[in-house]
Amino acid sequence: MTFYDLPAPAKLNLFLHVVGRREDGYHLLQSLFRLISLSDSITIDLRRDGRISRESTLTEQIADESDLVVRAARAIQRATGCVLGAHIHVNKRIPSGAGLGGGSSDAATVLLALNRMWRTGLNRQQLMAIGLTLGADVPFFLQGTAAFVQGIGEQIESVNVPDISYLVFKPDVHIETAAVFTDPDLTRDSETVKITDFSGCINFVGSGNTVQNRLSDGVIMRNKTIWSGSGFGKNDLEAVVLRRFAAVHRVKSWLSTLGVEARLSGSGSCLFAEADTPESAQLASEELLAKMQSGNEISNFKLGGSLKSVHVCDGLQFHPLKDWVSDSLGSRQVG
Ligand SMILES: C[C@](O)(CO)[C@H](O)COP(=O)(O)OP(=O)(O)OC[C@H]1O[C@@H](n2ccc(N)nc2=O)[C@H](O)[C@@H]1O
Ligand SMILES: Nc1ncnc2c1ncn2[C@@H]1O[C@H](COP(=O)(O)OP(=O)(O)OP(=O)(O)O)[C@@H](O)[C@H]1O
Repeated sequence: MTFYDLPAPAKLNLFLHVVGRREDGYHLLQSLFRLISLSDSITIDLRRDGRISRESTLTEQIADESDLVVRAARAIQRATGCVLGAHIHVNKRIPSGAGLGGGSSDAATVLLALNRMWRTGLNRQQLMAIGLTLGADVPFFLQGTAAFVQGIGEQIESVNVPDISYLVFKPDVHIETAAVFTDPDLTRDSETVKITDFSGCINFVGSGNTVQNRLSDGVIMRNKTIWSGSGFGKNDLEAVVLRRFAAVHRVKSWLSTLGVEARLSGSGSCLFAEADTPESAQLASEELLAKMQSGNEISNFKLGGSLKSVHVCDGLQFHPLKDWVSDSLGSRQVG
C-alpha cells in the first residue's frame, strides 16, 4: 500500500507575542497561526517488517532519529503498539530554519497518514497529544485551521481569517529557534490579548474594506497590512532577529524602501507580506525580483545577496488532510 504526495503545508505567525517564561525555560506565547499553500510533499509505503525508514530532499544532513518524520512514526508505533512499519519519502519545498514550521508540519502529516494506513484508530485529541511531544507547533497542524495559539502551543482556538495571499521572503540565513529565545534582550512581558482584541481587524479585511495602493514605483502591494493598518500585533522575536542576523535586516529594510512592510514569521528567518489576491501577489513578486536582479541601489541601500528566494502563496482555510482523523472521543486507548 502506498499513499502518494501527501501535503504538509507551512504556517505563518501573523503575530507572535511573548507573554512569559516557564520554569523550564520555555516561553509562553500568544500567536495567530495560519496555514499557507507552500507545502512539502510526502509519500509513504507500508512496510510489514515494522521498520521505519526515510529519504528526504532536506539539504541539511540529519540523523534518522532526529528527523521529525521518523520520530512521528515511532511515536505512533509506541503509543499504539502497532507492529507495522513505513518507508517515508519527503520532498522538501518549505525552507528550514525559516519560521514556517516545515518539520512540525511533516510530522503532523505523517501522524495523520500512518493513523489511517495502519488503522490505529486514534482521534484528533490523541494525535495532538502525541504531536506535542514532537514539537510545539505539531498540534496546530493537526487541528487544521487558523488558530489563536497560547501556552507553548498546546492551547488552540480556531479563528476565522480572510482569503488573502502572501509573499514569503527567505533571507539567506538558517536560524536556530533556541538562539532567538535565549537572547537576553528578548521582550518577554508583552501584555496578554484576547481574541476579541484582534477579531475586528480580521473582519475588517474579510469584508473587502481594505487599503490597497499602487506605489509610485509600480509595485502593487497592500500598502497598509491588516496589522500595521490597525496598529495591532507584532512579532516579539523580530527585534532580536533583526539585530543578530544581517541578512534578515537587509531584506526587511530593502522591502521597506519599496513600501512593503514585511513581518517575521516565528523565529525567522522568513518575512511575509500580504496581498489581496493571488494575481497581485504574483505581480508584486515579479516586480520585486526584477528590481533585485537589476541590482538597483534604492534609497542608498543595497540588498546584496541577502534574499535567497521569494514564495507566492495563498492562505489556506483548512489543512488538506484535516478530515483524515475523527474528532470523536474515546475511539482507542493510547499507551
Ligand atoms: C516560535 C515558534 O516558531 C512559533 O510558531 C515555535 O513555537 C517554535 O517551535 P519549534 O521550532 O518546534 O521549537 P522547539 O524545537 O520546540 O524549540 C527550540 C528551542 O526554542 C526555545 N523555545 C521554543 C518555543 C517556546 N515556546 N519557547 C522557547 O523558549 C527553547 O529553547 C527550545 O529548546
Ligand atoms: N522533516 C524535517 N524537515 C525540516 N527540518 C527538520 C525535519 N526533521 C528535523 N528537522 C530539524 O528541525 C530544524 C528546524 O526545522 P523547521 O525548519 O521545521 O523549523 P523552523 O523553520 O525553525 O520553524 P518553526 O520554528 O516555526 O517551527 C531543522 O533545521 C532540522 O535540523
